[in-house]
This record gives sequence, C-alpha cells and structure tokens, in this order.
Amino acid sequence: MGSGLIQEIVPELVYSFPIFTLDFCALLMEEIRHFYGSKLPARRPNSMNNYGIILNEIGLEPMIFDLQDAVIQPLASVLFPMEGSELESHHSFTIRYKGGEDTHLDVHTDDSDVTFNVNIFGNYTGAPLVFCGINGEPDHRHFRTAYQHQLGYAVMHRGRHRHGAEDITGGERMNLVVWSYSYNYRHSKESVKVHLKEASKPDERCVSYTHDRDFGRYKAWPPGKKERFMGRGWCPPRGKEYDGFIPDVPDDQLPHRSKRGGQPQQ
Ligand SMILES: O=C(O)CCC(=O)C(=O)O
Ligand SMILES: [Fe+2]
Repeated sequence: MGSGLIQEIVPELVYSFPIFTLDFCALLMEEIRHFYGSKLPARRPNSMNNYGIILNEIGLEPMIFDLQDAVIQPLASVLFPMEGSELESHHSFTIRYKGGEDTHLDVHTDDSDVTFNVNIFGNYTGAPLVFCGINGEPDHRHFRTAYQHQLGYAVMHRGRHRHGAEDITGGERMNLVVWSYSYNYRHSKESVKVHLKEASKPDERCVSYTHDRDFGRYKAWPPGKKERFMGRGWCPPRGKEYDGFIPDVPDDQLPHRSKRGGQPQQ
C-alpha cells in the first residue's frame, strides 16, 4: 500500500492495482478468441453469465494457480486477513459484455471468499462496476462507489460484497475473474451468515432483480426480467426489512413462495 501501487477504491473493502501488461492482455484475448472460434462446447461459469468461459476448461488452470500463489494469496492475506489468509482453490472464468449479448451483470454477491477481477479487453464505454455494502449489514444495499475498469488492472474484494456491472453503452468489455476459496474461513465461526435489519430504503443502483423483493419499487425492470424474477427474491430476508418496506408482490400473493431460508448467491 505504501508503494502507491495499490489504490483503495472503497476504504478497507475494495482495492485496485496494475497486474497484467497490455501485451499479456492481448495474448490472453488471442487465446480466448481462438477458443470461441473453435466452436467447442463451453459450460458457462455461472447462471448470470452467458458468454464467459471457465478457464480451467481451456487449459489455463496451472496459470491461474500460479497467479493465485504469486499475487492473489499474498495480497489477500494482508487486505482480507479473515477470508484470505489461506486460499486453496479457485473458480476462474471470463465475462463479456457487448451490445446484443449480456450488457450488464445484475447486482449480486459472489460465491467466493475473495474475488480478483482484471480487465483484459477495454474497447468499450459504460459498464461501470458498482459497489454497495457487505451482504447482511444494515447498509448492504447502499451505494458506495462506481469503479471504471482500466485495462490490465485488477480489483480485489470480498465475495460477500454486493456489486454489479451496469449496462455497457458501446464496444466490448472482457474481464478475467478468479473466485478464491478458503476452507478454513468457510469452516470458521466468522463465516456464519448473519443478516441484520436494513437501516433504510436501498439506493437505486444497489437493487437486484434476481435477489430483491422490492426491485420494482426502485427501478424499471430490464426487458424480460420481470416475468422471470418478480416474486422470487429473498432479499431483504423476512423480518429484516427496513421500516416502510413494501414488496413487489405481497407474501400472500406469491405463487411459488420459497421454502429456502438461506440466501442464494449467484
Ligand atoms: O463486470 C465486472 O467487472 C464484475 C463481474 C462480476 O462481478 C462477476 O463475474 O462475479
Ligand atoms: Fe461478482
């Protein structure tokens, strides 16, 4: 931190630093475009991402382990000592936003303990990465900052930090994302999820159509999302709503009231 290379984007929560040279970004893009060109079948990295590739499946697992050992682990143990002191596995993938394809990523938390996210193709406009609060805290749906990716720069944050990517307005953005896991953290009492009552109504930029019960009160539904998600959200959990909360669909009108008590992630 003292070197000035690592910038604190949200104090104590989100950091950014240069990591890949422009040549390396171009090489990685070449490899990924070759894979797209091959038309080989690809499983998608998660349910929110239709155009990404799982990097282990195109032979890049050893490279990502090297990256985890050399960069992610040493930084995570200093920046996020509780979640990041012993990272031993990862799920790594690319994400792509482009007009006519996925244009954004709904607000969410990651199924990771520490997330490392580098921009590897930057010929685009829009698509800021929005950070809100830590999942379960009273202000977890309050806007903190909008970060504009820079080519070759990484962002690091905890998996349970609520975030999302807003619409791309032109060009194409591609990022490499590494979700790292810590067995020890996952089996510690610190990782037990506690959801506190929300302090006040959410900010418009922090509501999620996938997860929230009151999305429609704050934002217009993107095309096709209302039909698919309205009445299916879990957030805020019942009993933890802010004063004055009104859901999009009252509980007694929910056709498929979820029996799950938990908080689904991506
Ligand atoms: O667009 C971004 O940079 C965020 C990607 C992200 O949050 C994810 O893939 O989980
Ligand atoms: Fe994410």
